[in-house]
Amino acid sequence: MRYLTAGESHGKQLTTIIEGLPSQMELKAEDINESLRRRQGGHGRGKRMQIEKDTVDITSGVRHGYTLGSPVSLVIHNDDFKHWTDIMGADPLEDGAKLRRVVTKPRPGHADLNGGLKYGHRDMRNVLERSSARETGARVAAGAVAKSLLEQLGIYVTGYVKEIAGIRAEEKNDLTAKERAEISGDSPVMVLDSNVEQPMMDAIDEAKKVGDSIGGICEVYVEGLPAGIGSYVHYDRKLDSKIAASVVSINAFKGVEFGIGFEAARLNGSEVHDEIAWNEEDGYHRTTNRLGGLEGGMSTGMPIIVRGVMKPIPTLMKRPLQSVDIESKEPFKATVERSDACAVPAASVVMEHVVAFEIAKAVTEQFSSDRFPQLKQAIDQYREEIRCF
Ligand SMILES: Cc1cc2nc3c(=O)[nH]c(=O)nc-3n(C[C@H](O)[C@H](O)[C@H](O)COP(=O)(O)O)c2cc1C
Ligand SMILES: C=C(O[C@@H]1CC(C(=O)O)=C[C@@H](OP(=O)(O)O)[C@H]1O)C(=O)O
Repeated sequence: MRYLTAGESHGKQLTTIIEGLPSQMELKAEDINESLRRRQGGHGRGKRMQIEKDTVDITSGVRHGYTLGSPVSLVIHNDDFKHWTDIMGADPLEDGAKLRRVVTKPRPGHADLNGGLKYGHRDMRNVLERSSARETGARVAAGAVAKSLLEQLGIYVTGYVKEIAGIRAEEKNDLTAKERAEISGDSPVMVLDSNVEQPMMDAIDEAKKVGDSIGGICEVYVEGLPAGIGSYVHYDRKLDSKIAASVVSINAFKGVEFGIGFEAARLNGSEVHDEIAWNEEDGYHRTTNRLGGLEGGMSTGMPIIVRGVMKPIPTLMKRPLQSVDIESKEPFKATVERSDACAVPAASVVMEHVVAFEIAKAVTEQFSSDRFPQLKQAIDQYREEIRCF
């Protein structure tokens, strides 16, 4: 399974093509729309999210609610396009017409300058339109399809906010993915202690007031994945490396850790590893899950726990960062149009979906997956095999 996305932030639409989905799998636009709605939300989002009402149009690969095994294409229209039609137009400009809103002041923290240098764009709108995190809408659509596939196989993926600007959600490790999903609900902040959500929102409001931005940490929890998914035999088949790549591919994500993560550097081996136990009902299992459900590039059967860190948004409304105009070479403050003050809650939804896609990809690679009923049978059989191993 793989997917491609296309589309500019203020262009006509975002497009996702997913290839390699099994046939005969139930797929409903409502499931994708629910994910898209969640991604648009969260405290701290800017004015753009009031314009967009993301919903998906399934334009191929599905008939009467079931996949065909052919590529599935998904379209999300940009409602903001109507305000940008002449700026984003595909046709050549009329003689003498001037392009408006040309970007010659690259914004630090964005792809603007590096992308301009690489592709030779002196109007860096050509870079920012594609490098914008608007594209994560298309990725969430792909991830929602993956989540639907996984849920039909008894595998659940949930994302939530762990920390914003140093304010941490309370740890609670005995919750199931379903309980986590219920708690995170509409607001993806995992509020186990209501004393946490308000300070997080206050911190976001304060950042907004002073025109600054704040970042945070998102966590994704995967439950129901049997042991042995992924592989140790080659670097590019290791499940942890694929998950890590998907997380740091999210705009503004700067790091990733599994289980106790970087804390492992400060502990002894006896405090880090997960000992193996066995009983008749569950087969092999671990008495702890410090390594976040991954060993040797494969799942251990324990929940996968992965965290990603998001830097504060680089566009600062009242404190624009220093830059240089590429035409005059004069110092200038970075171009500011509008911006989110904090997108960590939205990013937790993105992270949930990109991780879900990697898990679905690994599962469909490992088992016969041309037809969904065959895949389900194969994974159920494997679950039984490893229980009795
Ligand atoms: C959901 C989401 C929303 C974002 N919104 C904004 C925004 O409004 N303004 C902004 O400057 N950056 C925003 N970003 C961050 C930029 O997209 C990101 O910093 C940029 O693409 C550069 O990528 P890099 O930080 O990974 O190098 C957002 C990121 C995500 C994931
Ligand atoms: C459009 C989305 O996020 C955008 C991501 C983004 C950026 O620079 O990454 C900048 C902002 O775009 P605009 O300049 O149009 O307001 C955000 O709104 C979205 O998440 O759907």
